[in-house]
Amino acid sequence: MTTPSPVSTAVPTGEPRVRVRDLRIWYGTSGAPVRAVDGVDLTIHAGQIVALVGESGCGKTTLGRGILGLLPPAAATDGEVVVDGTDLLRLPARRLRAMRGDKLGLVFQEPMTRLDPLMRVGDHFDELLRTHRPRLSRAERERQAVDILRAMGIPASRLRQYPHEFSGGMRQRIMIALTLVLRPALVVADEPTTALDVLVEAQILKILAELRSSVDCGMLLITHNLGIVLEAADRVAVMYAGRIVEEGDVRQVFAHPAHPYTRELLRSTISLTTTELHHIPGSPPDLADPPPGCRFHPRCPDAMRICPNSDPGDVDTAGGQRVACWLHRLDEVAPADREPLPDREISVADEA
Ligand SMILES: Nc1ncnc2c1ncn2[C@@H]1O[C@H](COP(=O)(O)OP(=O)(O)OP(=O)(O)O)[C@@H](O)[C@H]1O
Repeated sequence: MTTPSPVSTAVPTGEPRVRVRDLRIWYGTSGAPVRAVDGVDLTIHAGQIVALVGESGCGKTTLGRGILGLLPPAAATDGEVVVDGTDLLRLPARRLRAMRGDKLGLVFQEPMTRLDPLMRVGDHFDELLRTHRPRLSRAERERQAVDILRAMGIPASRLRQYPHEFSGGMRQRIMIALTLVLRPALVVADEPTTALDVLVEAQILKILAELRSSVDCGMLLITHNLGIVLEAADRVAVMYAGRIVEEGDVRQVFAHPAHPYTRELLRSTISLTTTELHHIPGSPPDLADPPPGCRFHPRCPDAMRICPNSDPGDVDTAGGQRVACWLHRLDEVAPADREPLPDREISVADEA
């Protein structure tokens, strides 16, 4: 991993491009519904990259796709997803489809599923811009394609080549360029670099981080890899069992995690200074039947008697994080409820 590029710490002003409020998404199954996203709030400003992290199965992909209205038919949604003043959840399907082509972009792991092997790279851009920007001249379409490809580190001379003539990393950069050329309000990038090797991954994320101020879109970057979060993102949202348990400036959260889950997740990341592997005992809960109160309490080394009884809700820390943990509301907890939680489903001490 390369050295993190400097991240702008300026506090964004004005209306966010994306405002998610109390978003709930559940999948209908033969049994109880799976509450994959359960009351999520999130804002993304222009030019900001917000990373969404958390263990497998905690609802990251569902949240990303739900924001774009790209869920399977078995899913139901409630809440608000406001992009540039329009609530996507209340749009008729036809208008949502039109917005998806234009204002909302999705980048996922495998670029070849979206690139036509029989079309030159330049033709992909030409077709896209002809559809969505019909007033542009041919020369202007080509100029916009060249500009964005150059920004992604691909020279104009390669516009006439076919997808198979590019490496995996370059194809992913082309896909990202195809999304950004329309200057969308929001891009959801779901594990965009997971299939690539570490150096290519770092290179792509560095480009994204550099691009964020010139491309005015907000980006939600879904990833398992906490190293790339520090490399590329401005803010990080930590998801556990369908909820965001902590959100804040990426450097602040990494330096001073406010939620025990964030702290344990960061400890379980391999780094150059790691001397032993740490894992979080137990596993994320079944989202058809999550634990009561704070959902992390059965695995939490700091759990108190209050944690299974009551959901802490969100609180703002002095460091500027938003966190859902009773440890940050201790003055509201009766002394008896601050006692360590006995009788855990998972013996944290035994497993550690
Ligand atoms: N189509 C579906 N029908 C029923 N349940 C689903 C469906 N898709 C996902 N789920 C469930 O929703 C929960 C969240 O899954 P999701 O894929 O959003 O998590 P994730 O954090 O993105 O995981 P990963 O990192 O492994 O991709 C899981 O319990 C999963 O089993």
